[in-house]
Amino acid sequence: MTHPSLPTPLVSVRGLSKRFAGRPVLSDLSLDLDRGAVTAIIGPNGAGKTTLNKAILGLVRPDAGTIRFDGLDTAGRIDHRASIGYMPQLARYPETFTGRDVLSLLSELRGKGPERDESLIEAFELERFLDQPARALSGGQRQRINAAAAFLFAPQLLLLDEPTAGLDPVASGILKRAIRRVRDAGRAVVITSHILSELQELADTIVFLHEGRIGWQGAVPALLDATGASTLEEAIACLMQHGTLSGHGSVSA
Ligand SMILES: Nc1ncnc2c1ncn2[C@@H]1O[C@H](COP(=O)(O)OP(=O)(O)OP(=O)(O)O)[C@@H](O)[C@H]1O
Repeated sequence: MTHPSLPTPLVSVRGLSKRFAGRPVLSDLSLDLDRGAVTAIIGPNGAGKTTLNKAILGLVRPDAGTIRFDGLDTAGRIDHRASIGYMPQLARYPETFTGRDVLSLLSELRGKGPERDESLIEAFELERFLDQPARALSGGQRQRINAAAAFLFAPQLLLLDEPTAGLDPVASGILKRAIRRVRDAGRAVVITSHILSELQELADTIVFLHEGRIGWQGAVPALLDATGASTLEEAIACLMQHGTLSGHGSVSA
């Protein structure tokens, strides 16, 4: 669901390549992240999904290619990070830190932003465990704090790596509603997940990565059409088997 009044993509990646120790991890990737859309990055373990997220954040320096954020080349810059809410697969901070420490540290780093979104702090009832040290929290409680932190500064782009891993069904439901609300407000959301039923509910666009290349990208209905599958799970199983949909024309739809 792209907002017709906001035609330029928030993020444009062109010809992105990255090698680690001589081994290609991302090879000539080009994709757009639209405002008002949820993009799902799907692919087998080691396909390069987290590396792509980190390249967008400026935490991984590409060997080739460009990443434009809101029209501006991000090479050598980090200021666009303030417009990104990142929820990593594993957030690491000292075990003695409380959730409140994490949120106030982030607030200090960001300074006084014009907008704050504290809805997840309330919806997740974080106050109940915000003063406990990380070592005393369950995985799901930590995950709720991480999600609240990613949403806190009402970012233009939310990068969510396995966001519902470890969340109970009630907390997952809260997070999914929050993701839709952000999307409907015209912001861009990227979700990396292996939970395909969830992505089918949330995603507008699929980017399928295979061995560092885009095996397929396009809208969910187009992927179902192209594969003849009735669920995203079936369609992705088909892509995983072949890496791409050769015989179905272009890798993009
Ligand atoms: N800093 C690094 N140094 C060396 N190799 C790395 C580094 N970061 C990632 N890699 C390698 O790059 C490849 C892609 O890793 P990445 O974490 O992007 O995959 P992924 O698609 O997110 O996987 P998963 O689904 O398991 O989370 C892997 O083979 C990984 O070992």
